[in-house]
Amino acid sequence: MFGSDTEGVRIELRGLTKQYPGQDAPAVDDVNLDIPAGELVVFVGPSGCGKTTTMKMINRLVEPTSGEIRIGGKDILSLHPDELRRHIGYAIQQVGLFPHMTIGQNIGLVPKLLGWPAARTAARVEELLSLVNLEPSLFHDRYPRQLSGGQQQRVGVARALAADPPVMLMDEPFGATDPITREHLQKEFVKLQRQLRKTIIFVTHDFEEAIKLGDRIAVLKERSHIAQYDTPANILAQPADAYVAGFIGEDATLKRLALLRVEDLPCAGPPNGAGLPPVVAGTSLREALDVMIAHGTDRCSTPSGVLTYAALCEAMRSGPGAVPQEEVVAGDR
Ligand SMILES: Nc1ncnc2c1ncn2[C@@H]1O[C@H](COP(=O)(O)OP(=O)(O)OP(=O)(O)O)[C@@H](O)[C@H]1O
Repeated sequence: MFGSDTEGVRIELRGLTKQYPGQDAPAVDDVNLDIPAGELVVFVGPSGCGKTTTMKMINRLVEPTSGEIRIGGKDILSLHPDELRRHIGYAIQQVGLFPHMTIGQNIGLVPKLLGWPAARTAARVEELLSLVNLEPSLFHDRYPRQLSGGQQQRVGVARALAADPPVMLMDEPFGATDPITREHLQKEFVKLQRQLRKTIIFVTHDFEEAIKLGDRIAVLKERSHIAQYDTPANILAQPADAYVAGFIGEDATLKRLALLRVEDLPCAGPPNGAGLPPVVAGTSLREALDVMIAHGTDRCSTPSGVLTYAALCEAMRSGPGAVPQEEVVAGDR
């Protein structure tokens, strides 16, 4: 439908506006945004700023008052909304599983509507359950009420992926889970997206979540006006204005540490060094710092050598998105 059936495609919003009937001001006002193919863009902003309205215009759950939306170069306002929605994955906080259908039936719904042969749908459902770490033999025939909140949210993500759509819209899909489950789901999702490279728009209130997941972040103000649109590292290092800086909070350096992994830094010395607290590959520098503090030491061992506190500090001075030293000095005056 969009040029590619499964791989991410570009999304363009041009002059996108929504005025709900009876409201004085538009909920979304003249939004212009380019989302590159295969990237995950997070919309972050305060409650009521128009994140959900903007997202729902892209799968036409809300009809724009004016403006254009192109997906893979195609003007989607000229398509039939039901047909369009079968080619865009959609996952929401409330999950919205059908209670009278099994997990397998819930996940297989869109492929079935698209007319996939039963055997292909069945194979896809098994594959997706494994992909989101739900053992197919245990979960396929259960009903939604027999799953925990976190498990239901995984099913929601699996269902959004079911027809392997090139575009996914995700509205706080991990919002209803406790912090530990949420962090787990975020990590799994980052891994998954590295393989799948869909074009994803992800809505959240949570700036930490935006940093963890986003290739780019759009920080939104009232009526979805874009305060800044850039990579997490650039936003953390150079917030466009006081509004964006307010979103980041005081701990920009710690947040930047969360963006880098231990394997991103040169590590000297023996790998997996005896006697030092170990961290595995994929550990963020922020987690590595946490390990050092917890063990009262200024080094830890990684699979590629010893990581030191001094190397962490150096990475923050010179790594991606580092603030030039003159600006730090100027800012301190
Ligand atoms: N169906 C509707 N009719 C009238 N006004 C609406 C409707 N839906 C949303 N609004 C208004 O539009 C504005 C934007 O709402 P929207 O839900 O898009 O914001 P949001 O940023 O997603 O908020 P939240 O983070 O709280 O979910 C709000 O002022 C809201 O009250």
